[in-house]
Amino acid sequence: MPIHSENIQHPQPSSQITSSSIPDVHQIPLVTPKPSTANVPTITAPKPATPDLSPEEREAIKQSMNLPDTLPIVNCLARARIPTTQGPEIFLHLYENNIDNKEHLAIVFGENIRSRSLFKQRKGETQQDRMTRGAYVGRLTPGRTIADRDEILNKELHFNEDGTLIIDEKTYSDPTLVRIHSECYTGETAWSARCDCGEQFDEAGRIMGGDGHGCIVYLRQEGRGIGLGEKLKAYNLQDLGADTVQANIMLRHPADARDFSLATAILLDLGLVEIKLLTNNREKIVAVEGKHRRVKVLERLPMIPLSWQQKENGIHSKEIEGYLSTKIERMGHLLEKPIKIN
Ligand SMILES: Nc1nc2c(ncn2[C@@H]2O[C@H](COP(=O)(O)OP(=O)(O)OP(=O)(O)O)[C@@H](O)[C@H]2O)c(=O)[nH]1
Repeated sequence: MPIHSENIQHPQPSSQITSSSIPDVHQIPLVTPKPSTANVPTITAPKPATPDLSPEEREAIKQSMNLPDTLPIVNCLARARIPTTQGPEIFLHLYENNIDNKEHLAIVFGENIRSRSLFKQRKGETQQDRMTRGAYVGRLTPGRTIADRDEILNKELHFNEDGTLIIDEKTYSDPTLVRIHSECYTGETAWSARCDCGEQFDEAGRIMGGDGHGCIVYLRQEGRGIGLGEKLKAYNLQDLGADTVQANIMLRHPADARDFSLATAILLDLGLVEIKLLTNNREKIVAVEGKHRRVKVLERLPMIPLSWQQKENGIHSKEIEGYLSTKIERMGHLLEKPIKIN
């Protein structure tokens, strides 16, 4: 049943905002801010995540989701090494696909995770062409001429007669850590304290950078698939008292309008068939595995908000508390609120 505006509880008035109390945008730090510790209650560490989904739960979620029978076709157009300000290097992969015109990405930690579509030999292309689009082994250095062999690192690629890359299966003997991230301009770029998207992105990168192996699939699904404009409207409805689910429904969108089949197809293209997934969202687990479970989530690792782990860290705002509560209470997220001790 649609939720109408008269059913909305108006929120407690937030701290009075006057033009003089609005911070100058130039004063906003460019990294996840360390909030003031004043008035922040002491918290105990959250309990460990609840166990993974039982086969029955998995099946029930699957039935409710109407997962597509076939996966989209994805093609990795280019890959490049990116040294990062955070330390680890990443390989950024850009994908095209046959269901939308968006540029979805895979942020890959580790040189040995290879895209089948990128590395496949193309008719008439030169070794220079292959290096230019990122289909090379090892590391590019000035003067290198062969994409398929790195003389310095002593690495070489091998191909079948039809030009497909022969993969060393040993590379994937361990399940790879994966995060499926949906675009969030406000949380990643505009320093929003309404959601924890930016923090989750940073955390996933920090963990994978430490391991030297992992993949963040970055899907262009702003606002859980409703787009930035609609998300901004949803924020206004949230300021009027709706929660994140009600606001979507009032705008005549589903609570979550995302389709994760592109993520499944990208993971398969990267050879990531057995994975450990960083998420609290049980529907995401089932959706990423897909209808025929071609990708298998062998383990789920929780994403516990940093502010719940240590009060000095993470995001502190009235809005994020409401957002996280709604995810737990209305979206069934596998996350337990910490016990507050004042
Ligand atoms: N419509 C809407 N989208 C939001 C809101 N807050 C964040 N988002 C979007 O939610 C998406 C991020 O969700 P995820 O981080 O994948 O979170 P999740 O699916 O709930 O589960 P986790 O994997 O546990 O994080 C991004 O596309 C954000 O833009 C909101 O209030 N309304």
